[in-house]
Amino acid sequence: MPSKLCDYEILYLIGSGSYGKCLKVRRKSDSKILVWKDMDYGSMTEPEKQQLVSEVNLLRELKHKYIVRYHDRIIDRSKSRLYLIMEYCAGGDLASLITKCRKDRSFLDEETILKIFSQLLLALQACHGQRRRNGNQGKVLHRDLKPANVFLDENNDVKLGDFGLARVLHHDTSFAKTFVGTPYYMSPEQMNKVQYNDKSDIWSLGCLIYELCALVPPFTAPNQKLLAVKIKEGQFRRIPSKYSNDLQECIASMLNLTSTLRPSLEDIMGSLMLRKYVKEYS
Ligand SMILES: CN(C)CCCNS(=O)(=O)c1cccc(Nc2nc(OCC3CCCCC3)c3[nH]cnc3n2)c1
Repeated sequence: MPSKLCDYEILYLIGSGSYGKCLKVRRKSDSKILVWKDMDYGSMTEPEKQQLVSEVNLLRELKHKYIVRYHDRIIDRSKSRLYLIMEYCAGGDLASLITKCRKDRSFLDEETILKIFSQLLLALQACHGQRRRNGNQGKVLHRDLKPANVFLDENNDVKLGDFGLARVLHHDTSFAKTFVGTPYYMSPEQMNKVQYNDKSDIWSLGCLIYELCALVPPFTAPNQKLLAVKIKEGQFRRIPSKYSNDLQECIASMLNLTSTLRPSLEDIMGSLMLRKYVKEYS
């Protein structure tokens, strides 16, 4: 039985994203803490609404311990608003964790990074393994992997969130509008407007793990034009010396300018450095 907004008690606003607000709520029936994300679909064309429906249907099917769980959706047609009820992640997002580490001038332990790395690999493997049903064959790719889309739960386990929603809900395919903020993790093939593929998720994951180590992205620039130059050059500093050569080399392989030369999820999961973490967290 789909729920209604009055089934939830609003606790407070967690934050506002590119597509709407995220509120912490309590379900009245059992006091379970959840979040609702409200989004305005009023200015969408029919095809964009269809895309939104298919993205939400994909979310419903993605049930995995390291992926933010979708619980329900509420449509308020009078206000052209869609509310997604989702799992609450008490540990916040990785963007906040990186900001805190920078402020405290403290690097994360390699052990912590490898735990997050292995759990993200397992989450992405679950997505890539998920098949789209409505005719668009091909894997479910995240397409917007970044620290602000990766959350932690109360046990500091990873919860990968916000699949495709920002992309769909942005429904403006212009580069500037599609990417609110600076696209630090954009792959060379995306810069060259070549088809996004599963190895583009590997590039973004490499950028994310790099930033967990260095507390800054591998490629930075004062504007998107110069950022595109930096990304296409593909040069970046080694991660801080406290981290192993294995971790450096793994990240460097993921940031190969040629997407076909990047390792697959399975190649990375099977590496000597990660296989024991993948086994432990599977
Ligand atoms: C924008 N930043 C300053 C972040 C401010 C807020 N801090 S934070 O680090 O995300 C944070 C702090 C405490 C709890 C949670 N829990 C949480 N947050 C979600 O989304 C956050 C939302 C995403 C879009 C942009 C606005 C924020 C969830 N989505 C599904 N489950 C979720 N659980 C998050």
